Amino acid sequence: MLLVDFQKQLDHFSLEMQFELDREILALVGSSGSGKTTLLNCLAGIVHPDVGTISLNGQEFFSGGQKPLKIQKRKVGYLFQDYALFPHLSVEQNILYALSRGTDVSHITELTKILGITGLLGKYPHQISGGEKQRVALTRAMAVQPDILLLDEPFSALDDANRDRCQDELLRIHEKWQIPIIFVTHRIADAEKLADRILRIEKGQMTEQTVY
Ligand SMILES: Nc1ncnc2c1ncn2[C@@H]1O[C@H](COP(=O)(O)OP(=O)(O)OP(=O)(O)O)[C@@H](O)[C@H]1O
Repeated sequence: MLLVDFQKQLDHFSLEMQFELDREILALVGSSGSGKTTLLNCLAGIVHPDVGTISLNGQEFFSGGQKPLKIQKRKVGYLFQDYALFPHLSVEQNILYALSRGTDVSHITELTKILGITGLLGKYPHQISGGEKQRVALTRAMAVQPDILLLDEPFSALDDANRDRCQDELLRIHEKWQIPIIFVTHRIADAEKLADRILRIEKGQMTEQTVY
């Protein structure tokens, strides 16, 4: 269970978040600059709230005056908006990057099969397409066997066929791993297809929308 209750002052408004999330898929929608990425960054530990609490499955990520839990100690899978693959590393090296030596990688073999990227492992980011990069970035985010998955605009660079495929894969991963997933999207159709819940953020204020 993810528990979020915090405030963070941004340039033009205060981001005020309060929600709980079980093993569901939550879509974040809202105008550009409304605070969606900042929320994900606070959960991942890249930036910190001013006040409040964030905890996942009883582990405190952030709590008022105490030192925030380090990024490396949070079991968070994060797919950045631009995928952020390292250009000088192969697909396989990108996927294994965050794992310590000696980690059992059998789940990665399975993930590469599910996401159809087994044939790309020896290639470099500049040799693969946008859709393939997206699937590699998703595999990398999942490689750490996270307790929560954060996806910032994961489908924005994909054509219709690839978007459908990746979305179906995400649903399969969710069914199998049963972890909370939060994804940012500008497409309400994506939110309605994938999400159990939809949060709209505007100028730092959130409202929950009904999912039909
Ligand atoms: N660490 C920070 N401190 C102060 N202000 C910030 C910080 N990070 C982002 N901002 C500002 O907060 C606002 C929200 O930015 P954010 O990237 O979270 O929006 P977003 O909803 O993800 O936008 P987009 O859909 O365009 O990606 C922006 O005005 C940004 O300039």
